[in-house]
Amino acid sequence: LRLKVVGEPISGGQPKAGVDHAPIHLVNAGLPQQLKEIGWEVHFGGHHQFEEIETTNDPPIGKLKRPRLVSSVCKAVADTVGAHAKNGVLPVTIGGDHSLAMGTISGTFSQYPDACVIWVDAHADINTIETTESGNIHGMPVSFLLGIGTSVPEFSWIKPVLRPERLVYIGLRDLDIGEKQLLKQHGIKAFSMHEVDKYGIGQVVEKALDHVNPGRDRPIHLSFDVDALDPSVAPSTGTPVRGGLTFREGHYICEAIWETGLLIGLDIMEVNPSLEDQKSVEQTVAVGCSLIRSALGETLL
Ligand SMILES: N/C(=N\O)NCCC[NH3+]
Ligand SMILES: [Mn+2]
Ligand SMILES: [Mn+2]
Ligand SMILES: [Mn+2]
Repeated sequence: LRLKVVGEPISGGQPKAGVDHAPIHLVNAGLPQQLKEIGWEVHFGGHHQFEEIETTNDPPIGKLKRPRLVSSVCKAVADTVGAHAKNGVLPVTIGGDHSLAMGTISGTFSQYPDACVIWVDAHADINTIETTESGNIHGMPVSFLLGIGTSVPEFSWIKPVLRPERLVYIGLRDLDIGEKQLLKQHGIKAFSMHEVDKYGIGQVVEKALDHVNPGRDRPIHLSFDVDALDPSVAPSTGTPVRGGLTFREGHYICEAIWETGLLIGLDIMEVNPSLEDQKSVEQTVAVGCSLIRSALGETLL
């Protein structure tokens, strides 16, 4: 079992500094050794291994903020993740903000065009340039991957590799009005926190997989935004929203997806080690590490 940890310290998709430091914090918390202890051969990849990437001249395009930085980093991530996937290695991308998923999913789908995406998040991240209110691109990656909304030349490298019927959300509870309309318009399946309460996480994961992977034969890309978890569980993140997944619900999702044997791409996004007190940061970093371990086969027994 070989995996590549791709540390991607991008923070350009959102305004709060610090999210680019998450990879080094998870590594310093012992993630590589933890993964080796559950049988993985761990390597580091990534064009932007813990470097800062600065672009001076990057004025907004319409409302889009830091568009050239975000596009260039995501393109590099797509190439890196795609190369790992082609080499039969599992890319584990540590964000960084969720705009990175434009790169990671473009990368894994270049090798697994028949794959599906399970997007675990408080947010849908599906705003188009027409619907975005903030212009922060971490609220938009899904629209680019679906190829919906007016195209932006700087992002023309992103092909519409993701089809609506291959995408399912778990954990939603904070959608912009434009996003709710887009989900309906494109018939995209979503299990909000209401469904998690109603059915329980076991049934939600089963229903989510039945929707995007009825034959349990399609590769799965899991894109996990730690703000899907309740802020009491993962406090140090940029856009916390109350009423989120419990520690166990978050880990159950990861365990259940590992159990399918179909995981081909993993993102753990939006850990920001600069937002809270030391204890809250350590708690959030530790949750990031344990979610990765659960998604990569660490069992309770
Ligand atoms: N964490 C975020 N997305 O997952 N923030 C942006 C969403 C705002 N609509
Ligand atoms: Mn730091
Ligand atoms: Mn997100
Ligand atoms: Mn989010």
